[in-house]
Amino acid sequence: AVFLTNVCVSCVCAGGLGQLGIGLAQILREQYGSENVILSDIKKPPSHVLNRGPFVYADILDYKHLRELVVNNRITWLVHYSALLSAVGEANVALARKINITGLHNVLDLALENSLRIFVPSTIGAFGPSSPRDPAPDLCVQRPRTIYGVSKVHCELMGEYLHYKYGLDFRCLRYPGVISVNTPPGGGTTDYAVQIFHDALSTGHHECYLRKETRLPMMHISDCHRATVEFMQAPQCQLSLRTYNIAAMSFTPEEVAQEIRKHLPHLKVTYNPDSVRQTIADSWPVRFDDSNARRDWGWEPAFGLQELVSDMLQSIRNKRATDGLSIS
Ligand SMILES: NC(=O)C1=CN([C@@H]2O[C@H](COP(=O)(O)OP(=O)(O)OC[C@H]3O[C@@H](n4cnc5c(N)ncnc54)[C@H](O)[C@@H]3O)[C@@H](O)[C@H]2O)C=CC1
Ligand SMILES: CC(=O)[C@H](N)C(=O)O
Repeated sequence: AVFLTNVCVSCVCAGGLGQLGIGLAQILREQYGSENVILSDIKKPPSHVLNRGPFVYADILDYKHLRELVVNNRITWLVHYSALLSAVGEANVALARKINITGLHNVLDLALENSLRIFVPSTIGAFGPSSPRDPAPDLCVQRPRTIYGVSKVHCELMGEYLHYKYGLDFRCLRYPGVISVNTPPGGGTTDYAVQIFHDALSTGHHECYLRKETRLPMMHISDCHRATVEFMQAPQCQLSLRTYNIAAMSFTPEEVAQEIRKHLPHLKVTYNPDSVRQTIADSWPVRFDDSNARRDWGWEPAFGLQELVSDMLQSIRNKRATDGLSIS
């Protein structure tokens, strides 16, 4: 799909130094030119990020500075990734409310004021124990029991409201737990599904904070990035919703461990459930129904569990070899 033909696209990715932002910026830069995609965050960027394109310090709570950034750089798209995830959010509810809700209001106001297109991700965490869990459809009861989930439902509804009232081009995907190698996850309930690969190739032992039968929707990061870009580029007329579920696979800790053992038979997994994260996981969907995304804008994942495991093990092996670390 062609997006904004003949227009200089300038995009800012806020909260861009987390697990997802760096990779998304890379893909957008390949398509639109590195100078046209600005990464922003409140953390110090590693040198490999600084070498690849513009980075600016921007606190999502500082509206005036954000406005300056948008105006001075003639920004047309805003990707809002700044957030506190589910587990860290429960550990600091006041901060999560500020970043996830006040921060969201800032970017929505900015988008309205400056006619920006805006993408904000939601999550499987936007559902709760009273939602249908297998599968969770796009439209159903949403009563999450975390501040993270509450802030994401608020985001979905605010974006949709502003779209219908003022024509804001708000787009939102509900991501499953995202699995990646290069940047560690930021404190969520699905983080074990990244750590287990690193442990498998380092110590050969993973202690899992979820029970072995806890099934959750998951996705390889490259599918997540591709879905995001394809959805951002989809023509308005194809979208029947502003917020879509996207799915790729669902697995339990035991199932991913079994798949890893096909490559590394010595992997040992012990289970020591953490009550906060287990309670959160038990309230989330076990599977996502993404039929609307498939129908409306052609979403299709490339990675299933087998492909995910092979790719993760290969990528971590390569990374450990480059870093001079031993491989178990
Ligand atoms: N990683 C995952 O599995 C999933 C992520 N998502 C969503 O995707 C988005 C990105 O997630 P991740 O990259 O995984 O999160 P992350 O926790 O790795 O990164 C979030 C970033 O926000 C930044 N941030 C925190 N406070 C800020 C502030 N005041 N101003 C500006 N930036 C600030 C942090 O420094 C961090 O780099 C989030 O909205 C998250 O809810 C949704 C579902 C799954
Ligand atoms: C699924 C998510 O939104 C995130 N990874 C979390 O576990 O909080």
